[in-house]
Amino acid sequence: MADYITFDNAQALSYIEQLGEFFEPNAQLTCNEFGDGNLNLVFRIADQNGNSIILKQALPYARCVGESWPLTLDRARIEASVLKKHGLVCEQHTAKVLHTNDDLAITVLEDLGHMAILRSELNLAKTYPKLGADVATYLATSSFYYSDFYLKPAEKKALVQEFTNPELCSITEDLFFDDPYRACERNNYAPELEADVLRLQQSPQLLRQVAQLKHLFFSAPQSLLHGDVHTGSIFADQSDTKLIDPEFGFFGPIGFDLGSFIGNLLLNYCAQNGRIKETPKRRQMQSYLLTQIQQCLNDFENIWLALAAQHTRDLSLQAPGYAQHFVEQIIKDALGYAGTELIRRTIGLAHVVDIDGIEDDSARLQVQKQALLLGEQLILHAEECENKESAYQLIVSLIQ
Ligand SMILES: Nc1ncnc2c1ncn2[C@@H]1O[C@H](COP(=O)(O)OP(=O)(O)O)[C@@H](O)[C@H]1O
Ligand SMILES: CSC[C@H]1O[C@H](OP(=O)(O)O)[C@H](O)[C@@H]1O
Repeated sequence: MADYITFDNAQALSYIEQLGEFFEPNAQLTCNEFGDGNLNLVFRIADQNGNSIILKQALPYARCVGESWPLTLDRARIEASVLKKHGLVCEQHTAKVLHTNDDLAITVLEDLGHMAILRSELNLAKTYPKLGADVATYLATSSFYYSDFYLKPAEKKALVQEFTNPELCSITEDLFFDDPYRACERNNYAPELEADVLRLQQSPQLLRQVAQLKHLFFSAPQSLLHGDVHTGSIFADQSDTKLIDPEFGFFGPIGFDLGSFIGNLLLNYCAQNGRIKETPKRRQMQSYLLTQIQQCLNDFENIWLALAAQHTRDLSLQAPGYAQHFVEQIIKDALGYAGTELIRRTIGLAHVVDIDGIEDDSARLQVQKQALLLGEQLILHAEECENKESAYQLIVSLIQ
């Protein structure tokens, strides 16, 4: 892309001024880069009256590693396009795109700074009552309307092409399904976890189930996924929930997004064992997390089935009982993917502060062991769950 340059604060500010779209002509603007994600730059441009917007720019490499890990700028186009597509069917829970420039790999977004990033909040034991229901609405609605149940076959095939995202998918394929299950330089864990890691790496049953999950990820363009539904990609307040950052979006297995979300709530559940010392307070937080998982599973299925009953356009897919069967398989897949998220966030390249932020070494190690065991058991037993109730019961039985 010939015109690409990486912005600094002054260049981001000047770009927004030249657009002349977002602020009063004589506004006194300030700009500050404050991104804390693994991949991109995030600038806030604000005026003297407290109005502000977000300018996100992709770097030609992964921010967390540096220039030694080159990465396509096309991820900015994918991210903005997924937000727009998901916004069309679920405006309430999707961050709004205000402007894009593919050559500069720029997306201008509404500033959600009045809300809070969910991961940080959960780590402070703050709770959001609508979380499970809202994420279920987002996942069920976006995945239904971009599935074969709703899209015309030619429309769907064109979208699959538009959202082909090989470089970012390759990161997921490596980090979720390969690295943790073999000796790999990118893995990152304490020597005290070696025996736990070897147990995973030497379990033929586990490796077979992980192979199945990876194969599905490769080969099941069921719907347009967000692709990275972790708790750092969710803004929340007491009345609403918004999803950001779908640069890993592509047409893939619907259970991957649902499983990533559940996996992140379970990572936080495990982390609370090392974070909150007082038992009643810890139990309260953990019970909140389980309630949100249950709500999310219930609402996801109910919303999906209601949409399918009313809006399925493909004649064959209207066959009695087929939508139910499809959603039950999504939930099984989700449990498996939740397990892979627990494992890769514990011993792979990209950890979560929920666990890494536990100061006491021995408490952190115990939490990591629990997360690995929980992930392993979820992957091994996911296929046994006949429905959402047994899926939830499996989680409860493994965690308590
Ligand atoms: N629309 C937004 N409004 C307010 N802050 C945002 C917005 N988008 C991103 N951010 C901030 O920037 C951080 C990194 O954004 P993210 O999209 O996760 O970047 P990356 O793609 O590098 O992971 C978020 O944790 C959040 O603090
Ligand atoms: C080298 S990418 C690692 C990891 O980072 C992404 O998350 P985010 O950009 O939101 O911080 C994604 O989960 C990748 O797996």
